[in-house]
Amino acid sequence: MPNWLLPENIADVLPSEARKIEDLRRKMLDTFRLYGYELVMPPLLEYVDSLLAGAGQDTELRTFKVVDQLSGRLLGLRADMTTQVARIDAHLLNRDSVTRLCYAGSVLHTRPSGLHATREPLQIGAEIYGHAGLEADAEIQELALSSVALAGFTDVRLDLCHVGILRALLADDPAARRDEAQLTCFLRAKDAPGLDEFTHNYLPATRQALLALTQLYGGIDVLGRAKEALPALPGITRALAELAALAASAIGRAEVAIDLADLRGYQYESGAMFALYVPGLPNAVARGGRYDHVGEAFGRARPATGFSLDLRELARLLPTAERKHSIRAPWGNAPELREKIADLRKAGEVVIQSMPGHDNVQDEFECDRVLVLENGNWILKNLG
Ligand SMILES: N[C@@H](Cc1c[nH]c[nH+]1)C(=O)O
Repeated sequence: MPNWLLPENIADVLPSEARKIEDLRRKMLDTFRLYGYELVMPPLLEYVDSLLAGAGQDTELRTFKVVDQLSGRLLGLRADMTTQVARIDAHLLNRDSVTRLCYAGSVLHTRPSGLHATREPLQIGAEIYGHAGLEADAEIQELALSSVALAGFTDVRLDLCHVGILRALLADDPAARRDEAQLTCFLRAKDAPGLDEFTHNYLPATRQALLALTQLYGGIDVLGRAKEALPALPGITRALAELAALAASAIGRAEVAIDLADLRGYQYESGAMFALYVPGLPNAVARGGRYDHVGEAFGRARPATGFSLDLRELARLLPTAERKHSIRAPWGNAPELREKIADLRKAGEVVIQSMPGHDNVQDEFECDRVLVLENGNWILKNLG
């Protein structure tokens, strides 16, 4: 095997792709800052115990593990930064007030989430801690929509779901509660026949409601249908009202869809959840939602909600960025030349100094002007 081969679903990012990714990363972090989100940089690896505290089984299976030569303990390479940021909020910042944090960095997955998915997504996201009200969920939803819009996508679908519905149904039925993980799998797959068979010894009301969930997807009218089809438990009524409010806040910015069985995620979610879809990609480009119990795992319960997305995946969908026009300049130490080049760069121009003997500048840049000395002055000339 040639020694330059990379493992499956691991890839280098070459210049034109890297530029798209980096442009997006900067734009998004700048936007997060305008909303008051503070940037944090959690480590790439941690003790598995703390990395996986509060995370679900999905994350555990996705986490690469290595032995630490210093402590002999097991370390994990992060598969999702959300729980790391929750740890920072709970323990290191220790604030009681509302805290807004954002992050951008690579995460690693033991297995790709799809055939062509990378095992090294570049995760970027934002999280709000300390506010249990729907205002925080609405702000996160708005920020997620703005982030996808920044990438140039105008045709976005927002799918809403709520973990509270399943939790309220299971709270009344101990047999069903034990099976939460399996039930989630059936619901995710909308496998009504499988669910029917699996739930034959449940209370009839629970069974009927679970089966109804597999049919409750579509436009906003699903919320009305859900009111009819599901028991009027306080948890369900509250969840449906929250979804109605979140759907209303997105009208005009995205096509809103409701899917009450879409319980994908990492299983730490505790309330309203959303996913954003763009044309041409079957998988969600961004996911988010409420996860109020992760802080407890770090000894300090804090209401929490946030979203994240994979910059590599999003950038892959974008057309190749236009090559940046630039200026070719000769190599030299003359003070006037250096000053002229410095001024142009200060003004945002790309100036590439040709190395002696290499007159053809790199492919990545297209030089449309050249800096030449005429009558003792350095001037710009268009290249034909
Ligand atoms: N980190 C989650 C999304 C999320 C961020 N905050 C809350 N949920 C994911 O990658 O699916």
